[in-house]
Amino acid sequence: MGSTGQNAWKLADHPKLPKGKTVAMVVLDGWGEAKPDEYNCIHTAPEKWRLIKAHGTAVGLPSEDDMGNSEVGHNALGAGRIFAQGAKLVDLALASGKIYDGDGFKYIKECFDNGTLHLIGLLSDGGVHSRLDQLQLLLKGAVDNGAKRIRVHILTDGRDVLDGSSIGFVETLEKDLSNLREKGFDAQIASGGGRMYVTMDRYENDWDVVKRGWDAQVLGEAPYKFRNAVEAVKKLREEPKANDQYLPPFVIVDESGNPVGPIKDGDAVVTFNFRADRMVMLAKALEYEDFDKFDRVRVPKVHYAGMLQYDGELKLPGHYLVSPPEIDRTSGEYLVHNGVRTFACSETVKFGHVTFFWNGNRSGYFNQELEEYVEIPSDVGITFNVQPKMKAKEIAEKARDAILSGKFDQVRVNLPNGDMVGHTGDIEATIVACKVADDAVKMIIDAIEQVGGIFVITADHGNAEDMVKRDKSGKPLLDKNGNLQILTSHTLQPVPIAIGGPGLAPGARFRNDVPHRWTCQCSCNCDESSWI
Ligand SMILES: O=C(O)[C@@H](CO)OP(=O)(O)O
Ligand SMILES: [Mn+2]
Ligand SMILES: [Mn+2]
Repeated sequence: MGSTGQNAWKLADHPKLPKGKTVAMVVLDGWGEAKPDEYNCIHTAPEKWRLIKAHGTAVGLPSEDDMGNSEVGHNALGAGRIFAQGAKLVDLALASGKIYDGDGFKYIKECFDNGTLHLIGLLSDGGVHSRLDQLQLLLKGAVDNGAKRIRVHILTDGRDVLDGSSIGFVETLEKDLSNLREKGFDAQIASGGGRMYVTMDRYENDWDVVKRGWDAQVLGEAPYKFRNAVEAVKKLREEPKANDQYLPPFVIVDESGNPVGPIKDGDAVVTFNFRADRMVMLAKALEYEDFDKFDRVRVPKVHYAGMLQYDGELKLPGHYLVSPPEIDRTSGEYLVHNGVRTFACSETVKFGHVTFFWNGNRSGYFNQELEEYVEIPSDVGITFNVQPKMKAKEIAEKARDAILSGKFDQVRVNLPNGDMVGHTGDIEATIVACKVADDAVKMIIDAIEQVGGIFVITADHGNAEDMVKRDKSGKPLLDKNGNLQILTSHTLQPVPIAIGGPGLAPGARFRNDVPHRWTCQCSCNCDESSWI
């Protein structure tokens, strides 16, 4: 990448990589590398590739215990640089107390005297979209700064953490809120639902998900009513036997059966997820005057702030507690400045990964004459273990056609299968998902062969390569009933990266003089003169 300053967009010729060759850039979502046992759905992959880290500080996350995720993975791939990510920035702002001096907090504070503060977000310690400890600090900071009435609208996880763990998270939150009540604050959980069924849709795949949340959070209406949230989660897991990700929406009601926390005029609302993709739709519903995605019935006049600003291009939401990472000078922007033509494609559930995240959490094109973004509609209303093939073939066909058309220099896709099916925890289906992704890669490599191009195949983080929770020695763990503890989350594993194709200069290899976190972990016999 060039330096900053005037004319800095001009890209120099690469000393080893020939110019004018079509490059296919493939991101295998949720595709890591781990010991090949029967819980590793990927180990049948045809070859071993170079490994790179895709979690922790290597991708801008606070600690080495943080698994990778799509946002940070694609941000890093698209920008070619590592930024302190939302999770870290929120940690710093909370630790220093600066969050309470910012414009965003001042804005919501204006409602504290006469209104309720509503906190909406994912309740877990997964660290991908949000973190419980950050919510706890925010609750404390809010009451210290004058909030008197607080309602928390929870979204249960089971995707970044073990299924069933939501009961413990709700118990912890209930305890905190009851401590606040003892101190004279009016603080309660008001509504809830599973993240994949309530509120946290993304890329406008299914607005019904956001509507279910709106009805519960804003209107105080839901098919299930409970007196407390621990009971709600326990009961709904038994009947209708929903898992944490898919709990139906519920509201908490008082002794007369009235919802305890609908959002009203004069209230303040904070969405406490730091990650963008699954909060943008709710932010639009809360913020846009013209809105036709569903009937909001009642649009309360509130002061709304996001934990972060989720979309830098749409400036959404307008108010936020912490400034997002400034992911600038991304590869996509460089490419258009240099007349390089790009084609980007995935299906809806990952479409924003190769566009929005890739471009530094910025929606839209840099230059529509040089870029074409194609979204293949995802299946709606199913869990992907039912349809593990997803749209991998369709994505690969679009990539193939784009490569063969000769109209593009870079063709970049995300193949979602390993990740989206891996999150369901269904091992059989995840094996199918990996095979399908493998076939899609083959189709793309074949097209690259035909045009004499170059391919780069990698992943944003691990998921499907390990589907079971393990003890320290690596042994799969059983729960108290003797059942395997299935891992629905991402992993801390490294991911493969492969580069090849007839367009690559003969003997070109990965360089190994870059900082350790980006070097391979295998013992390759690198020949310095052919590093790329
Ligand atoms: O589905 C999601 O939101 C996350 C997991 O929380 O997965 P990914 O980072 O792969 O998009
Ligand atoms: Mn991902
Ligand atoms: Mn994922």
